[in-house]
Amino acid sequence: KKNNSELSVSGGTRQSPINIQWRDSVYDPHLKPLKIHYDPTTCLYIWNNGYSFQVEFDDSADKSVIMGGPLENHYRLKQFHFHWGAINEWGSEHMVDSKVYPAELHLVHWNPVTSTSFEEAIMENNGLVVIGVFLKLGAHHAGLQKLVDALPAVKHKDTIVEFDVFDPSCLMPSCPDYWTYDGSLTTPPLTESVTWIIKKTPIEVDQNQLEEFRMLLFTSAGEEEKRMVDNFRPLQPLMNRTVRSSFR
Ligand SMILES: NS(=O)(=O)/N=C1/NCCO1
Ligand SMILES: [Zn+2]
Repeated sequence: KKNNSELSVSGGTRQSPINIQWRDSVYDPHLKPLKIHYDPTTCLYIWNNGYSFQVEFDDSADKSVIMGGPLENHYRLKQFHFHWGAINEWGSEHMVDSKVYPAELHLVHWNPVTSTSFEEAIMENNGLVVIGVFLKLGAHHAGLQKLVDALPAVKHKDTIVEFDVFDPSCLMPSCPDYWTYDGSLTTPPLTESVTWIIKKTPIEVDQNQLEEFRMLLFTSAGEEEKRMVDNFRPLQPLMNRTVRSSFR
């Protein structure tokens, strides 16, 4: 167990996001298929936290969980959010062979076996698992549209709207392939407590859906409006890490 100073950022050795060099990733035959069981009724609300919009889940029981993959036990879904750009040429946090996507979905999970809360798990070595899914410009995404339709209600920072019965597995690509590596949160407190699972195949969303993300604001009601765009962290050095792949 590391205390906060050991998990601190300055002098970090396992920061995120990174550029995933496909040819440097190492196929690991011991990686299992990722198992995802989300209960749509654990969805609570959407809110604008001033950096992204976030969908929060009831994590008081093992109802929406992931297991398998590189994981030794199950992890509970706490929230999901996105990162995106002002234009389609950039927006994702991770890259694949320096290819950047217009947006990236993060599903944040915590380890209820080694921690008693999400807040505690943030400080635990490998207390968190974040699944990253790339978004690319393409066909309309019907599952995402339910989320997009709620965004006008959370236009300003610190606004919230009830959002019940949503199954985030509809945002998962059907392809099971992923990369995995040890990293950090990409937003404060940037702690090095994350096992990243990055899906190889992007999901497709259409231009209107991306533009709805870009109509959100970083700013609170009454303040001078600043559009919520480019809410991604710059690439961090790989240092002494190997990215493993679940596929040949
Ligand atoms: N972008 S990220 O690494 O998921 N950041 C966070 N911060 C709190 C939970 O997830
Ligand atoms: Zn994120």
